[in-house]
Amino acid sequence: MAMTIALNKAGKRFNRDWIFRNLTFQFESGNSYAIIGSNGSGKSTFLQVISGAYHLNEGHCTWTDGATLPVEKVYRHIAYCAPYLELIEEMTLLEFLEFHQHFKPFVAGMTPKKIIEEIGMQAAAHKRIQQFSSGMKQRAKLAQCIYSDVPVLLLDEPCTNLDRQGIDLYYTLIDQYAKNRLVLVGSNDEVEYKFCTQRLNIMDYKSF
Ligand SMILES: Nc1ncnc2c1ncn2[C@@H]1O[C@H](COP(=O)(O)OP(=O)(O)OP(=O)(O)O)[C@@H](O)[C@H]1O
Repeated sequence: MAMTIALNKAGKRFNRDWIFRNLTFQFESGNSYAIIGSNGSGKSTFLQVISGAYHLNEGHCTWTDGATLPVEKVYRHIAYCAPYLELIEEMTLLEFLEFHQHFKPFVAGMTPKKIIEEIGMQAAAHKRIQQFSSGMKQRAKLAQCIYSDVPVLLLDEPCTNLDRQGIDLYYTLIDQYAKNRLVLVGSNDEVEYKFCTQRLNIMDYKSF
């Protein structure tokens, strides 16, 4: 299902500090957007607003997939990968993906086993996630997100801890599974967003 996310004069502040203000922008399925800006500018905050986790302090954010979605249902249509979202460390990789698919199914034809093969982590399938290296954890996070059968992918610093092969895997996954979806990449590293067709710089929304 195609998704449109429209922001109209959106503003977000923490206490008395505005992070962005007067931000009007429309995101559409089939496009990928880089959310850029320096450290602490508000990229993660912006993605949290788009995910429905943070409320705006002024203006509106509207999610439409044929009909307008109520904010409390938005999370079902979105998959999120971010350094501050945790994996379930007590589980093995296979257990984790099996658990995940009960509440967010994977794209058609994909099973946890097939996913583990595609991301080249067969040797770690039965290993507990707490024993993974940081790069292995990041691959697991990316897989959980990108293989989810949802129209919107939110990727915050998606190549954190990835080596060259991991970055190549990221590009392959984007190429194969992100095309018809709506993809937002929060990043200040071009390696992570070079495929994005549009840029939104949070710094452009700080004149208040
Ligand atoms: N829950 C919160 N309460 C108060 N202030 C917050 C909260 N979350 C973030 N901030 C502040 O909002 C600003 C934007 O933070 P955010 O994490 O969105 O930036 P970022 O652009 O993602 O940064 P980075 O590039 O370092 O990841 C920062 O000044 C941060 O301290």
